[in-house]
Amino acid sequence: MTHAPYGDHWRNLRRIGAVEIFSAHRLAASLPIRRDEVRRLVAKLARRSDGGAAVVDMKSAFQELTFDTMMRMVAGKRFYSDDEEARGFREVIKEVVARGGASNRADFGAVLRWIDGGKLERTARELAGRTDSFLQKLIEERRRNTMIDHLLAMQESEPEYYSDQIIKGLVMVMLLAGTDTLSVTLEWALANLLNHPNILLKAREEIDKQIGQERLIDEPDISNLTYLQNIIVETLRLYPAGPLLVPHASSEDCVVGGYHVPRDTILLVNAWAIHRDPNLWDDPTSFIPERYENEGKESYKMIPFGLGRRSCPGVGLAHRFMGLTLGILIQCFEWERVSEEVDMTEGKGATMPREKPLEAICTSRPIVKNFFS
Ligand code: HEM
Repeated sequence: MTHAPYGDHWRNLRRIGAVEIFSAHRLAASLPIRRDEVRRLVAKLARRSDGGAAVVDMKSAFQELTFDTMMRMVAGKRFYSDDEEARGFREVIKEVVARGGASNRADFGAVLRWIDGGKLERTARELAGRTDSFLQKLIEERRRNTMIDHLLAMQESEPEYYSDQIIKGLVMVMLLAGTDTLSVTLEWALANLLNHPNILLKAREEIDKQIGQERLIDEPDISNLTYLQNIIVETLRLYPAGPLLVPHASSEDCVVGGYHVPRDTILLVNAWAIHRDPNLWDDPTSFIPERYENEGKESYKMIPFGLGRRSCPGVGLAHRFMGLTLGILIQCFEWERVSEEVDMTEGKGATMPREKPLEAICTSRPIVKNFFS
């Protein structure tokens, strides 16, 4: 879906996505999976910090959470930690994401491709081979009631369109576009909460007031609380998981911002710079979730999910999942920094990861017990 040029095929893929994956109905149906995965994370952290505080690595915890959740949503199984093949596929995802931007010099003309000696094409073919065998297996091991099941059911009525190849493409997009984006954003959000304990307390107060400790466990959706979402929005402003969005190309000659852009030109949008532009934002580099409270207009100045018809179809799922995860982690544990300030150095690369693993001191709060009784 991400790579198809605008046209009938892309429109069909977006339509299947809208009905089969991202509709309110499907998102509500898959909520129990997300809740269960967050619950498993809480259980793991509670075990680690049993009877006191423990230092935990939240980078790998969030990576495991998002990969297992997406795997369960698409294929009905989770196997991040105990499956060799799944670990191998994680590596494939990392490489595809790293090479998926517009930074391959071989993309920029025949001469450079010649200098590159075809290495990029060989690597891409090799990656595609590894990816395909993993995805084909997922289809073969069909399970009840997963996204793959629904798509296989459609294959029976319209085999010429719902081919294995189309299904593999959609599964691939869920695992590629929907795992690192979420885990990296969760990591930045928690890193900011560690550096701003007062913001964490305010978020906890909101949950206590609006939901209450009793209802936290069974509340169908805690993700739509205003302050909690403002924390996520502010995280996406300062640390957008797609800092240059996804590379676009002009299908016709056109004019953008007064510049003539010939057909087939790669165009990158620097969301990172827009989100920190001092002409648009007061105190642009500070983490201030309150900035969205007064006017309600601030969020229109940012584009972490892109804009228009090619914008991210996973935006609803992303906000729900991150709200649910952060909300529950804030309620279930006390969080403290390991050192004086959490190092906020940004990495390089497509999803702008944090430079270092995120370590935090995590202590269970009494509510954790209710959570499992
Ligand atoms: C924090 C989370 C996420 C962020 C920041 C994000 C951001 C983006 C951005 C910037 C684009 C390109 C938009 C453009 O160039 O105009 C995009 C496209 C896309 N995203 Fe996301 N995304 C996130 C989560 C997800 C999730 C959870 C899924 C699915 C499970 C998903 C699926 C997609 C797909 C399929 C496209 C391509 C759409 C198309 O080309 O028509 N994303 N996303």
